Amino acid sequence: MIVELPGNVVVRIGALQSISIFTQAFSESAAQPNTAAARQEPEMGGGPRTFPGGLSKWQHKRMHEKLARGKERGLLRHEKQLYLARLRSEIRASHLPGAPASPADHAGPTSSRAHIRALADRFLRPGAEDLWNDDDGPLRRARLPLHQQQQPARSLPSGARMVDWKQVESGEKPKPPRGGGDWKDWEELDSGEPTAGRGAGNEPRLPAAFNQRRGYGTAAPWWWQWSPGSGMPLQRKEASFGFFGPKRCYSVMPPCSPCRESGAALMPLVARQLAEAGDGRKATPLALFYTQERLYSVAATRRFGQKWRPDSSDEDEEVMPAARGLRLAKFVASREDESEDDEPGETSAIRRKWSTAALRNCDMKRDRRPLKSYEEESDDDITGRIQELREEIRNREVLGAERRRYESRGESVFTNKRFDECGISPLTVEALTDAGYIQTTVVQEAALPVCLEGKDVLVKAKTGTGKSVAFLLPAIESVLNAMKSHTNHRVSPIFALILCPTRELAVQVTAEANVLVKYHHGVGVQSLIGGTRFKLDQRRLESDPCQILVATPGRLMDHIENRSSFSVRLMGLKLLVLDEADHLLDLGFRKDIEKIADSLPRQRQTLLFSATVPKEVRRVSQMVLNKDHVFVDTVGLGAVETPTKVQQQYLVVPHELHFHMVHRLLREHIDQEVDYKVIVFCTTAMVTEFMYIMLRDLKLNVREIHSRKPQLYRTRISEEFRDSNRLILVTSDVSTRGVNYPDVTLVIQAGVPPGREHYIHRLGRTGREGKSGKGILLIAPWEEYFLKEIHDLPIQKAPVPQIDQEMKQKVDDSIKIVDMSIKEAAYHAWLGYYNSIADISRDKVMLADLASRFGVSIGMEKPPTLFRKTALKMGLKGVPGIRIRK
Ligand SMILES: Nc1ncnc2c1ncn2[C@@H]1O[C@H](COP(=O)(O)OP(=O)(O)OP(=O)(O)O)[C@@H](O)[C@H]1O
Repeated sequence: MIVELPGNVVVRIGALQSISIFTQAFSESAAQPNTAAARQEPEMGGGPRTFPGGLSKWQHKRMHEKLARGKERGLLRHEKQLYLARLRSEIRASHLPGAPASPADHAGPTSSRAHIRALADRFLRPGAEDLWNDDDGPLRRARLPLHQQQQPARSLPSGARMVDWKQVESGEKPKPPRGGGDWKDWEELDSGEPTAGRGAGNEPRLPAAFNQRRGYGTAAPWWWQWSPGSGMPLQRKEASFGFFGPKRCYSVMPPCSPCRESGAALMPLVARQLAEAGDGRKATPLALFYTQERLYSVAATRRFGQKWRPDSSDEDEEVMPAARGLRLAKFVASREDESEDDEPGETSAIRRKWSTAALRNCDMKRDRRPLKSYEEESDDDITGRIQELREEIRNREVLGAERRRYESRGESVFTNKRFDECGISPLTVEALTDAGYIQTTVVQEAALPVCLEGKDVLVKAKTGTGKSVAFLLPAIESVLNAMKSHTNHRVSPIFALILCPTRELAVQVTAEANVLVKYHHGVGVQSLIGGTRFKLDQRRLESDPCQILVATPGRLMDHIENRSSFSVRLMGLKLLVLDEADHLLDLGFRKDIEKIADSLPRQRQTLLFSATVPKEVRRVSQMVLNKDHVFVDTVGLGAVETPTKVQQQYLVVPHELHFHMVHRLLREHIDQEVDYKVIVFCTTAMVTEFMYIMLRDLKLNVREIHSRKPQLYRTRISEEFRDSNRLILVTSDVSTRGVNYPDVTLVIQAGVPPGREHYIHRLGRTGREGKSGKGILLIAPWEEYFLKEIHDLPIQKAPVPQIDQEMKQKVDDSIKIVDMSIKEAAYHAWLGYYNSIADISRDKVMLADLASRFGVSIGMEKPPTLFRKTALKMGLKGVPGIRIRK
């Protein structure tokens, strides 16, 4: 259901409810007991090994997460119902002739209108746009009249219509819908269902994100694509980035007023040069409109409130007078111009308004010149026009050549922009050059200008595209700026804090930061990670310079809680970065992040980076980002989130044969790739250990990293794997995110990952920096449910390779040599892991049966016993096939 609020703010009510509900649900879930176990970082291996009832750390954590999720869902449902009921009664009351304003009108802060307003105030701003979309992406094919299908950027999901909120507010009976129609039509607002063909061409239709190529409409509110204050429309921004190639798109949502500047700053080099070099009037539109297919979301925050004023609609025209004179490249926009001409009166005016907003006035036609007879045209005129045309054609050619050149490079992650053009310190540029970084990557080009402006930014970019440098450069700049004004401190404050979810990632980021600050004398980078001696950390922090701190949340919390002098140093913080932000804001870490954020100054810049940004994380990101934050999305809504040069396959093989199949796949790959470098992801640490011992016995060159290994060992193996090839790394979730192992040729995921994000991040260990790679997901037939979660990724079913008898026997022999205690631990871990996956744990009998089969596959004739309490906690007590320890 779509409703217009004051100032033409249109919202999808379904989504609105979810948001309001979420806020409550979130505060509820935040009230969950914060046990020591809940604070554990699952990958880090710190903390107690077992929990009440004999549960492992993982099982305990999952149990709590599951409970919290259930509660969150319940609250959401409840609030949704309540909210719907309020809204319905309000709309009904406004329809009745002479009906008094609904009692809710006069109620206090809990009135439904106050509720709507409060929510809108909070959520109708940039960065919150996908909160309106329950499905976070393509919703349904928009049923549009034919002539509207020609105008993707301005179409509205069918059936959406506007409610005159002022009338609803005043209790008046609203006027009948524009273009005729009946009050019955209004009733349909309530149904939320689109009505095909209704009011075709007569009613104002809101521009919805409609992608003609993909053939679906997203029911995102129109303002999502439009920066009301600045008049910076979606397509303008889209076009400026769109220059980089048809597959690449970012959505950038800057705060509005400086939009023009930032738009220019964000414009890729070539586009800028084109615009600057010649007549901007011609060059810019060419650069801007060469691609129509892509979609960028541009929304503004600070001035969003102005959209509440019914009279604010003219703003866009005022803000962008310069753009009015721009002539839209005919070859792109002609259809839109034509159809506008066909529309009568008011509707046409409104349509033009949307289109103007959407196109940043670039679609404003120039006044048609009265036709002159041939004789009337002077020679000068003709010469001038010919020159104009020539110039236009030349520009078009330049652009075409640029585009072809760009396309021919394929999906390159690098752009034409160099670091020395980014406005960063020359000493940093020198360090970058030493490291071989000359040109920026896509994410660096898109994120740097906004980050350097000091804004809060959420950045989404594919794995392996250089996000670390994209946040390290602003961190260094902010430290340099801060150091200028803090010269008299005995111990320098920590100016930049970078949080990473895993120790490996923190170590890697620290190393990278050290490379970049090597010419900045006096700037120190240090790391705080679990698994090292607390006292040593402390001494190091006090003795060595540390303006940039890279930390994992658990260890950082320890320091904040135990060292007041450390907290004091953090009070000078200027910049906070959350790398792998979606994971850090996930339930497992959220409490720590909240506490950390509480102990940092409010006046700071916050940057969030990740390759995946699920809707849930988008919501909670607002707890660390300020209202005016910018969302830079270099992946794009509906675009494939995995690197295009990575070939993805899945194999469905009975679980009993998984270990044999991994061995078979590895052998095959080693035969094909001389310089192979493979990562095998297993479901749990203990299964990883089992796999490692088995593969080692099969004489493969293999290493292991998982949370049960000491930190020194993990770091050593990680470094060894980074620097070598012809090596296989068997690992668990500790290596899923962020870790940069160059030139990985194959990633095997044995067993379903915990979720879609995990799949994408694991796969992202190969195909980095735009290189090619291969990913294989190995699942059992009963794990095929997971394919639904990744159905939009280019993954294909592969034929199952044959395993000959001799090879099978070899693997069976190696399985036999693994110690029984490891097998038992692997069985328990396996059971805990799958019990935490809702799709599987629903049927406990089946789960117990599958676990027994897994036990057989690792050489256990009968499943090991469970503690009674553990079985009880896992809901497995009395389930056939589960043996309880006497
Ligand atoms: N401008 C650049 N020029 C050349 N190489 C670069 C550039 N930026 C980053 N790299 C290299 O690209 C690789 C991947 O970078 P990085 O690890 O930052 O990717 P990421 O996007 O953070 O990946 P993930 O999502 O997996 O964390 C690294 O080896 C890094 O050194």
